[in-house]
Amino acid sequence: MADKIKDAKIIFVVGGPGSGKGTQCEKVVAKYGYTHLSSGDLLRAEVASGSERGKTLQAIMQKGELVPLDTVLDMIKDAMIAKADVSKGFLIDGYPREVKQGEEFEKKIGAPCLLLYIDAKGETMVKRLMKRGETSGRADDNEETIKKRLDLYYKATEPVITFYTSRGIVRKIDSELPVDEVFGHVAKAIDDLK
Ligand SMILES: Nc1ncnc2c1ncn2[C@@H]1O[C@H](COP(=O)(O)OP(=O)(O)O)[C@@H](O)[C@H]1O
Ligand SMILES: Nc1ncnc2c1ncn2[C@H]1C[C@H](O)[C@@H](COP(=O)(O)OP(=O)(O)O)O1
Ligand SMILES: [Mg+2]
Repeated sequence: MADKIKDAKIIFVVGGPGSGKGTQCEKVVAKYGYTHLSSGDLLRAEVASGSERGKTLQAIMQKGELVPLDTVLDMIKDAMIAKADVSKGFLIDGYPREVKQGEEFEKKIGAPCLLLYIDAKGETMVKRLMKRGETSGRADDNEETIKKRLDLYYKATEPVITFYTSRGIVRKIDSELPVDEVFGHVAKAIDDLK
């Protein structure tokens, strides 16, 4: 497994809920053809399948909590293996959400060459998520769950950024700007890899 993907770039995309991770990843896919794997999307697909496991996951996500590490890492790993032969790069969106997730990923899969830190203010994220909630149909885009997700982000996920900053692979992206301007900075960070 590690062999198969060793030539592909691995990029972690980290930021608070509603910061714009998914929005930027879509644009990276369009420009660079990388493979976008969102942990949240993988989990929501499992929920949509109606499986027993999906029901358990749904209950956790609705509360704004993190699902067990092994579950999400296995899903990402399987999805990476499925694309290993054709992918030039992987955007791992929404993972790691805590330092332990990063450590386990590196043990089982490989090391990231870049961490895109998509940064927006708390109030901006809440505003965006409330708006997204009008149409997303997501069980976690409501005021109460948004607040819990934000608290958990500051507590568990911000330490991930500190951890990788010490390795020198973090690029902080100001996500308060309009989408295309944010993407300009994202593209610059990716171009600098070459
Ligand atoms: N730079 C931006 N400016 C304004 N709105 C944005 C920006 N980036 C994302 N959004 C909007 O904010 C919401 C959350 O974005 P999304 O990409 O789903 O975030 P995440 O995946 O980080 O939760 C979406 O409705 C999106 O259209
Ligand atoms: N790496 C991970 N570890 C544990 N739970 C995760 C996870 N990624 C996603 N989840 C669960 C908990 C999250 O509150 C929920 C939605 O995740 P998401 O779609 O990445 O949210 P967002 O795009 O708003 O940041 O799924
Ligand atoms: Mg997302």
